[in-house]
Formats: sequence, structure tokens, C-alpha cells
Amino acid sequence: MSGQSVIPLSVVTDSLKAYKAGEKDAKKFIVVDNKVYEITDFIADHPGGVKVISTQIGKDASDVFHAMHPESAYEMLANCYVGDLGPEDAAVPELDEKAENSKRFGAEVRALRQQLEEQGAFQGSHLFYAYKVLSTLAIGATGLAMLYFGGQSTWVVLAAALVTGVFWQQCGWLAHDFGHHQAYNDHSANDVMVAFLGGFCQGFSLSWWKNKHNTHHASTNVHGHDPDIDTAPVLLWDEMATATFYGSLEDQKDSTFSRFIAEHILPYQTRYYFFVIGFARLSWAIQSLQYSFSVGALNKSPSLNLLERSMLVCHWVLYTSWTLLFISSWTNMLMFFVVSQATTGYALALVFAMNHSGMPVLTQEQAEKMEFFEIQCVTARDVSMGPLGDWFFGGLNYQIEHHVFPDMPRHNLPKVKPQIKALCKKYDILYHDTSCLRGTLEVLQALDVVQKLAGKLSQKMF
Ligand code: HEM
Repeated sequence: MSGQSVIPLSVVTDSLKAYKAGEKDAKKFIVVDNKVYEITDFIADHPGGVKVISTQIGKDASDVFHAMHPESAYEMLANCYVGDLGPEDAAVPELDEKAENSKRFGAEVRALRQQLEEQGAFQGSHLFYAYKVLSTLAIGATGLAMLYFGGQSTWVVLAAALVTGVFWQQCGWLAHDFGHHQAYNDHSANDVMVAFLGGFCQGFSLSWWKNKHNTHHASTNVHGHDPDIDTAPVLLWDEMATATFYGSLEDQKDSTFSRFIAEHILPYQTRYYFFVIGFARLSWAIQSLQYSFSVGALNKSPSLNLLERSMLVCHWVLYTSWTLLFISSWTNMLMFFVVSQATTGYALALVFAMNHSGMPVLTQEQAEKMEFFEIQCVTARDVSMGPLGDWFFGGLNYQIEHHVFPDMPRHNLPKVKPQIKALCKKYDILYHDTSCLRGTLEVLQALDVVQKLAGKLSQKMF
């Protein structure tokens, strides 16, 4: 189609309505920089996965598109071009005061991104990442050496399990950075690093992680869309999820297990929260294996598939053989397994909970009226800490800045913090920056509010 075609905005928004109504054959469109792209056939082949691109059907995907794609994707995007929005649609004239404010905020953040790009703030420091990779591998080597030389002593095995747990956690943060392409401009170089650090060292699948995590970034804390807040029936994080979960039970009269959880477990979730997060690492590692060996690589590349799967297999083979070879008794082997898995579970989950739990959860309708950048600011929590805290959190305590600029290298996030904070202040947009203790209390408070609601719903239902 010629570049002169004008597509009414209603064509795009109607595709969202049709998608929500479950009309599978309806055409699907997105807008990027006031240009309309038809993605109906492309969705299934999207190299970033079906799930994440689907979050943007019928919407203006400009900011999220710019944040997640290399130059090569723009050439592909051009193939889907069908026309421009009309000038009246591009201007979006009838906005209420709140939406207008959000729009102006978004425009300033976009301008800031441009300015920061020109200053090189999105170029990862190779020295920083070399240091991070080597120092993290040194932690892993220390754990291994402890097992090798002291596998007969229960105390040394215990210490080695704690060190291994911290090693996996730090590998997770580094894989996260590479997964967002923070270190290299070449995306495949970053992906190889994720396969090594995330797959081989930590036991998590690159594609599983990207599918889940990028969808989380594209629809942060949006009810029904963000996979990170969909943790039922283990934990419920907000009232909407609670109402949905209990509501769904009415239609499933035969779901004895879910009904048991709803009646006897969830109304006590604050009490068992600290117990259950100890299993987080094991659960994610199992999900990784299931995803990698059933769904496979996101972009369907056989070589990436092979790389991912062999990294995961090597991880488990080496972990098991070193446990069997270096630890002298079965009880110490069991202890090593439990403590190493649980340490990573706690070290990852406590940080994740602090990132978004207890922050506003949005309905799809609320999110549609907000700029991408506003959603990112209001749904994330920054935690102010010293260098040790920054290390433990892997820089994710600058969660607001990370969500506004996911591809910005970790080492530059503290530098842009004052700028994002000032913009939020200027536009009266929530910017929540707190201490580690306060953040933890907020997470527990959120769990408690939901626990009480679960109790009430359970009393009504059973
Ligand atoms: C016609 C529209 C689109 C085209 C042509 C396109 C193209 C691509 C391409 C080529 C890649 C691989 C990039 C790489 O080499 O790393 C990719 C990855 C990705 N895309 Fe898209 N994309 C489109 C729409 C979207 C939309 C609307 C989203 C919304 C969130 C999205 C999110 C992603 C994500 C998260 C990745 C994974 C990036 C990674 O490897 O980490 N894409 N896309």
C-alpha cells in the first residue's frame, strides 16, 4: 500500500475490541509513531513471542516498540505498514485533564530518552560487565572449591550451599541485564550470555524468561495481562486477582483442589509467604525445563533451541554430579540441595516482591488511558540502599528507571534517577522511593489486605 494511505484510528481501536471479543479472524493493527501496521499474520512469527506482541493489539505501541527492538526490527516493521493515521487522529484532541497530563509526561520522557541516547547512556560499559561476570563466576568457583575441599564437613557443605545460592541469584541479575540487551548492541551476543549465565550457570531458560519477563514489561501490573502478578492459587497480590480467582470457582464445581486452597490456604497467605518463596527458584527452574522442551525457542530457531536445551541439561548434570562426587553423606547432599535452592528462592523472590507488589494494579481500561511511561512509574517501587544493597538487588532497586528504560545498562540507572524523579514531580505522577524495611512492610501489608478479602470471600462461599 502507498505511504499516502490514511487509516482512521477507529480501524485500529476496533481491532482491539474484536481481539477482546475473541474474534480470532479479525485483522489486527498497532500504531508506531502515528503509522499504522497490520500484524495479523506476523503475530505468530514474531521473534519476541506471540504473548508480548499481543499485549499491544489495537494500541499505540511506539514507546514499548522503541524500548525493545534493534535496528533490524524496523526494517521488518516496514513490511507491515498499511498507512498513516489522519492528522486529527494523530493529534488525539479530546483528552481529559489526566490523560492530557499523561501525554505531556510521555512526550518529555521520550525527549529525555533521545537526549540520553545522544549522550551514550544506553551504551553498556564492557569493563563493568566484564567485572560483573568475572566476580560472579568467582562466587560460583568459591562454592565449588568449598565442596571439593570440604565436602566431608556439614558446616562447609552448608556454607557452600549458601554461596551457590547467592551465585545463582547474581547470575540471574546478570542474565536479566543481558536479556534486556544492556551490554552489547548486537542482540545475539547478549542472548549467548543469557544462555550461558541464565541457562548453564543458573538453570533458567532464555526463552521462558523472555516470554514471561518482556510481557511483564509490556503490561506491568495490568490485571489479566502481567504474568508476574498472576500467581494464583499460591499467592494473591491484589483485590482484582482475588475476586477473579474466587469468582472462577463458582463455575468449577468439580475443582476440589482449588476450592480447598481457597477455603483453607489463601486466607492465611501472609503466614506462609516466607515459607513458600523458598521454593521459587525450584519452581522457576522446573517451568524453564518444561517451556524449553515443549514450546522451545521464541523465534523458533533450531540452533537457539539446541543451545538453550543443552545449557539446561549441562546445568543439571553438573549440579547433580558435583553433589554426588564431592559430598560424602546422603544427608549432607540433601541439605546442599535444599539450602542452595531455597537461598536463591529467597534472594530472588524478596527482590521481585519489592519491585511491584503492593504498588497499584491497573485494569486494562485504566492502562489504556495512560501513557506507557506513566504506567511504568506508578507501578514500580524504588528502594534506596548503599552499594551492598545495590549489589544484592542487582540494580533492580532502581526499578522505576529500569522500567522506563529497560535497555539502559544497570550502571547508568542511578544517574538518570534524579531526572525521572523530577519529571514525575513536575507532572504529579506517583514516584515511590522507599527503604528496604518500609518496602518489605508494604509487601506484607498488601498480602494482608488480600488475605482478609480471601477470608471474607471464603466465608461467603463455603
Ligand atoms: C510489526 C511489529 C513488530 C515487528 C516487526 C517486530 C520485530 C521484532 C524482531 C525482529 C525481534 C527480534 C529482535 C532481536 O534480534 O533481538 C523482536 C523481538 C521482540 N519484540 Fe517485536 N516486533 C514487532 C512488534 C512488537 C510489539 C508491539 C512488541 C510489544 C511489546 C514487541 C516486543 C518484542 C520483544 C519483547 C522482543 C524480544 C526482544 C529480545 O530479544 O529481548 N514487538 N521483534
